[in-house]
Amino acid sequence: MFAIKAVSYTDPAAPALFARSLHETGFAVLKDHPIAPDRIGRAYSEWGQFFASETKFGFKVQPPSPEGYFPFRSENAKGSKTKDLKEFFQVYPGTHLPGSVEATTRGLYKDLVALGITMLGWIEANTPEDVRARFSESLPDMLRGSDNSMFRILHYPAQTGAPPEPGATRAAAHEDINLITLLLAGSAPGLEAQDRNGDWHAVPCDGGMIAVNIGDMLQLASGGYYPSTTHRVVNPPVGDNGARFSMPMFIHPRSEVALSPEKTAGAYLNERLREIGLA
Ligand SMILES: O=C(O)CCC(=O)C(=O)O
Ligand SMILES: [Fe+2]
Repeated sequence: MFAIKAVSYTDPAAPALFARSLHETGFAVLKDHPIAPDRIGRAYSEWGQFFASETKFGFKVQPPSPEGYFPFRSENAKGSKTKDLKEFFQVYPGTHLPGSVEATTRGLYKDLVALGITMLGWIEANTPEDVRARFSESLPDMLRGSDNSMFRILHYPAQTGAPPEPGATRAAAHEDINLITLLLAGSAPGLEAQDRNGDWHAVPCDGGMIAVNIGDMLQLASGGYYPSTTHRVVNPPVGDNGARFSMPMFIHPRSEVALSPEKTAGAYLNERLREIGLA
């Protein structure tokens, strides 16, 4: 059974239900969360205007820095031959931002880190003792003083005109590298998660919901108790000319946090970025 649970933030049973869904599927969905819908709506509209303007080219990423604007079809998932059909902007606490998005985006960044700490507390409290004993410090503590969490604003343009290159999708199948990801509901469907048999399931995530998933770092730190589930974003049906926006926050620990006796978060991240040609 692969049932991604949608839990209400206000339900006293939420922390346990949430952790169980993450253990069983690598995903859970949060409703009635404390982030103001108004701020999320503003972020979508301000970033929508940014992606529609030429200003974006002035914010182009300068490798090896991971911050700034990544043009359409600039990234492919590990092992994928085609480029994803997306453009995006990556934000860290020190990232230079366009004035038109700055206040809203910095506010949302802080909201999402705070919610991430709460979610890590829920996970910590509902993890079996033998698994928890592996953590080098409590999961919320791993974030103390961390400036490594990354907020990504994604735009998957409308697919009008010629069909995309064979095999190219909005986001090819991949796993996230970080501890957990908090994904502000996409503006359109398309996100799917893979179960252990290889079958794909739509992630339930209506407007206003936040999907949470496990990344490789928490999979490693928990000895596999929390699986970093493969996921992807499929193309819209032919004739659907809508764009899609989504905003994942990738929660990262401080670089010196030990994920396992052999590996710190910083060393692990570097290794993974080298694999995909980003370090
Ligand atoms: O756009 C989405 O819904 C998911 C994006 C994603 O998985 C990622 O950027 O890692
Ligand atoms: Fe992802």
